[in-house]
Amino acid sequence: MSTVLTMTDVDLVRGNKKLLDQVSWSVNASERWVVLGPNGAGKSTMLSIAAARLHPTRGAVEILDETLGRVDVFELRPRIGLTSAPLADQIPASETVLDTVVTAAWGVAGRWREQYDSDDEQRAHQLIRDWDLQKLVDRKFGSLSSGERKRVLIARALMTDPELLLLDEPAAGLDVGGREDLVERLNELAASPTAPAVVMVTHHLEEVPPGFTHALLMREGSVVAAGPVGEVMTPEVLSETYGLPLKLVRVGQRFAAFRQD
Ligand SMILES: Nc1ncnc2c1ncn2[C@@H]1O[C@H](COP(=O)(O)OP(=O)(O)OP(=O)(O)O)[C@@H](O)[C@H]1O
Repeated sequence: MSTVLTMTDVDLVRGNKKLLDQVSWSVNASERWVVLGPNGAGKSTMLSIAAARLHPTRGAVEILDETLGRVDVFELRPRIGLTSAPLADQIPASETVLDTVVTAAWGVAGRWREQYDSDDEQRAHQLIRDWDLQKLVDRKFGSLSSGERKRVLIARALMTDPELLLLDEPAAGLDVGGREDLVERLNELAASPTAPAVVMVTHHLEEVPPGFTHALLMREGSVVAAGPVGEVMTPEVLSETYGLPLKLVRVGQRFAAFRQD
């Protein structure tokens, strides 16, 4: 099994605050990880390092057999698909769905004078079909619903056929129907043998697709637990992670958590 991401004793310090504290974690190509933890736990910071957008203050990070700090991140980034709120904010409201997806080939947000070959156009159209966006292909990004935008952004993240896909709160702001639709699509992606390794940050256990194999739980910049979902998604670990007594409910392969009375 090949390793796509390894963090060893990673610290990230800003001012006198440790955003990440001795984080060690690794992801294999066939794994699908969910990252959970309270607000401010350091989930997005950790994902930004995994996306080669941030460098650690201390520690070692290997991404796709390259060492952060010794690799040209502009060559590495196309091999990593990323969706996040800050990236979504960079897409011009007037950009069409097709252009939002295809421009990922050049790593730009907003089509200008770049040339796209027919392989790029075909791949963008294929992803638009895969994510059920055909009817929206000429619609402007700014006119889409939250759920439609999330699907466009995931299609865009997959445009470069990445070896690692990082999703930062992909279901944030969706209603129950939109969430369930996205969970089902992510579940299908997780099951695909051709899919990249996936890491998804979320706040809600209901958003964890059943096919996700591993969980990383973080609190105050540190790892509380990391491992197969069946081993680490326990009431004890979740209670420690969120700092309150939690009851874990499992319905089939889905989860929900409630305060323990
Ligand atoms: N540049 C910075 N300088 C100082 N503190 C920062 C900086 N960037 C982030 N932080 C702090 O680091 C902590 C971790 O932030 P991060 O966004 O990684 O957490 P998170 O787990 O993703 O939170 P949330 O679930 O609320 O999105 C937070 O307390 C945040 O305020």
